[in-house]
Amino acid sequence: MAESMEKPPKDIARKEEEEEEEQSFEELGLDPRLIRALIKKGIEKPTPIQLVAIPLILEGKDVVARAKTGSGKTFAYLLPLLQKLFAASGSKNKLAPSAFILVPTRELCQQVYTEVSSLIELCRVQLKVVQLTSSMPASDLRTALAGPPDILVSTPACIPKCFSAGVLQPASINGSLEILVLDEADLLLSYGYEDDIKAFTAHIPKRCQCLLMSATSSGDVEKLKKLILHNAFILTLPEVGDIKDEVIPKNVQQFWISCSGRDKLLYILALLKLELVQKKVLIFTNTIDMGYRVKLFLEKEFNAGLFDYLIATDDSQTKEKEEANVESNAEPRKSRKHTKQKLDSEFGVVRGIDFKNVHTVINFEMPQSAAGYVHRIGRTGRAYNTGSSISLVSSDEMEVFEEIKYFLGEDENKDSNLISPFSLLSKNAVESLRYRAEDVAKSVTKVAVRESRAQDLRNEILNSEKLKAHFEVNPRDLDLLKHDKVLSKKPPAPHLRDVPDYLLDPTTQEASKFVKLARAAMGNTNPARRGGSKRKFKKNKDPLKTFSAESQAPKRARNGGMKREDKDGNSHKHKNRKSS
Ligand SMILES: Nc1ncnc2c1ncn2[C@@H]1O[C@H](COP(=O)(O)OP(=O)(O)OP(=O)(O)O)[C@@H](O)[C@H]1O
Repeated sequence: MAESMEKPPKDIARKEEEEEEEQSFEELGLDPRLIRALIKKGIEKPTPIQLVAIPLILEGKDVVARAKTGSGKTFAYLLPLLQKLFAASGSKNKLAPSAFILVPTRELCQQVYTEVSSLIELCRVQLKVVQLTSSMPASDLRTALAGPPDILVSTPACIPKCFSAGVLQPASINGSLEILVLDEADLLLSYGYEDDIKAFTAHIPKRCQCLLMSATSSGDVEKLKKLILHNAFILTLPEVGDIKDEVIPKNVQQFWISCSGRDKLLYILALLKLELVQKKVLIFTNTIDMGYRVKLFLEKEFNAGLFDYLIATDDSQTKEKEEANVESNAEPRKSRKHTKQKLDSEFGVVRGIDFKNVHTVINFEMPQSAAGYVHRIGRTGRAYNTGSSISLVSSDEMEVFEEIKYFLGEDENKDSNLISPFSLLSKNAVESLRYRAEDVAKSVTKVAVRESRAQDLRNEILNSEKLKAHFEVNPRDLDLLKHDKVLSKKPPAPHLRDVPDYLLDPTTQEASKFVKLARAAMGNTNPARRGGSKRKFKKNKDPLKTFSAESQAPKRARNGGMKREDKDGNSHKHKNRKSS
């Protein structure tokens, strides 16, 4: 493999940009059926990770691919995987699936399954894919695996469960498995799947091609590499010069606001009500209860049901926090880094999930780790879209904020703030809303939160397909649920709907106008616009960069560049894909 470490990063970045312009899926050797399917999905050109990973995977190499969130890692492995199975279809005397795709959560399982199914359908090939979750009863697992299917998408916990239920034999895996993918590999061990993975690694045949995809590098990825891979190509992209990796896509602008924990509702109200952020907005809290609190609070100010604001919790944070607190007496910084979550079941709504059209991510509460931050922020700026993030940081959260900045490489690059202070929101603007925010916040009591959670649960039960049969046999249960107390769905009080002009300071009005103008200029007014636009991010068109109420946010030093490590872990700037 001819590689160069000599070229200055700028030249390499330019060359890669040129290569990117030139290269197409055809040139990567992709099957025309897959290319047609991609075109139907509005996807025309490979992303950088696809550019390097697809040919290597088609050649049969083991690959560890680390690339930013939203960089297109799913197609980077799915396309060559399917192509290989197209070629293999016909050899049908298998007793187990030819490909396993293992992911950390049920939600991701569903997302990958949907993506594979749609590609298979668009390509009109005879391949069967199934998804399994460890909550499925043995009879469902048996039915799903009958055949057997060609591709299995599941969480790692399912494999030992299938062994013990006798629906999958270790020897069959040994005889059939051709490709194993560990997607979101940086999360698999921290989600508590180590034993599950170990339970079947002994049965992975030597010929099996193994692929590890991850957004961040960590000790866990190294551990998995040792456990599963023999002779892998390590693809890491992109890097910023020789300093820390740039893990957040450069089309995402990161900001932060310092505020006390009790003022957070006020700040979120100010950001949304004064329209200083572009929609759609994904708001992260650390616990489900806090998620409900924010939801109930915002419902009093905005019409519910428009789905411009989505509140999510990466749930694992709750446990992580509890464990970190227990350990924090001894050695706070270290303990947080080494905190592991052993989860009871597969959950975690956001990591790896491809939310469409999220422009702004708000950390209402800070995540407990840098990896958590990267995954949250990665829900915006996906593929070629632009995005921004705002973290509300209280004094208690400064330590983890510093850790995050360190992880992102900020203190090694002193003159550039990777996370800039958010300067569009002036103190005056915040204070003008304090009275109404505190008034509304008072009405969001613990009881209201509990009732709202219970109501959602009731709705879930009422809509559950699985419980339909139960309700048919027990109609009284259904009646009880239906007649249980329904929360009032009062629309927001009229006096809360708009912010009167006298409450708005001129700076904020100006800032809000800029955000709206920028949204229009960037063609972001249509929420239905899907990912995949090849429009490049224009820094000077982003209001968060070009307009400042207080001070101009410092510019970020940016650099592209792609790095490849050889199997011994030496890193090289990627120069020419074809030379590998
Ligand atoms: N070549 C491409 N051109 C345009 N859009 C693409 C391309 N490849 C993938 N996408 C789209 O980009 C989005 C992000 O892709 P994907 O979910 O694979 O990212 P990821 O790298 O796995 O992110 P994460 O680490 O957060 O899971 C998806 O909506 C996908 O359809």
